[in-house]
Amino acid sequence: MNRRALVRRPSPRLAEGLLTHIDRVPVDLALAERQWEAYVAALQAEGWETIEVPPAPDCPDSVFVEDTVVMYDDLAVLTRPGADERKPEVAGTEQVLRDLGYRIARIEAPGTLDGGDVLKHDGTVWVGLGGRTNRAGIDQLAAHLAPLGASVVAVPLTKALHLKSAVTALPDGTVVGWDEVVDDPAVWSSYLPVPEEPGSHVVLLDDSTVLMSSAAPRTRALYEERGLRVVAVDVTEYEKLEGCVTCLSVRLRG
Ligand SMILES: CN(C)C(=N)NCCC[C@H](N)C(=O)O
Repeated sequence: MNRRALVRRPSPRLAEGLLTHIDRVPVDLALAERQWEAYVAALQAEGWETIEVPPAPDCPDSVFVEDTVVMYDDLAVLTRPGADERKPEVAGTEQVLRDLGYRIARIEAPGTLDGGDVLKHDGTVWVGLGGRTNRAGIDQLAAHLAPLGASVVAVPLTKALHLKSAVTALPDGTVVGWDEVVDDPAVWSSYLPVPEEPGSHVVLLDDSTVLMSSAAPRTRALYEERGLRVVAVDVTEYEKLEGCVTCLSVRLRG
């Protein structure tokens, strides 16, 4: 399979990014730029072609490209981010996906939905219903994905910015989470609490390889004990902005 991922270079205004659940600490822009280059290099080293969405220098959070679109097979559902500051980010993602030939749908007002709230595994799409994503956004996503056979499940979210700030899924479908910010682990039939907050975010690179933050060595060991190969990257500057490894890319199918 052709493995491609969207990425978006950080804005020079990155340090002004939105914060909801954590206090602001200084962001080192030069270090953030090096970490972004290393993140992109890690994807490429694992066989992923990276496609850059044109930068949005006036949008501090634009590096978190995951929030601008939900991909499902050949369909790109452009989001309508819950934070007004982030709404202008979507246009650049739309242009790239149109040029690549994806079918386009969109979340419309009054719906809001951030890609970081959407966790997909094997035909089920869990969507965090919380600060950034509302019921209308979830209903619209469900309508767009129903013809593709996906079933959308709303998951109440009160303790984290996005659903994928709290949980992600391993290749076998086990949902991994940092208990302190998971509202109800019983939503998932297979749930594994992890010992470090940054350990709960994984990007699936293939059936046995995950990309994760290097700030979670005990969780890394746990994943390796389960037979996974782990690629770890430093994303400290993005973690200061409530970001994580998932937010920095969008994997494309086909
Ligand atoms: C899964 N996560 C966490 C994301 N997809 N996005 C993070 C966005 C962070 C940004 N400062 C904001 O507040 O929007």
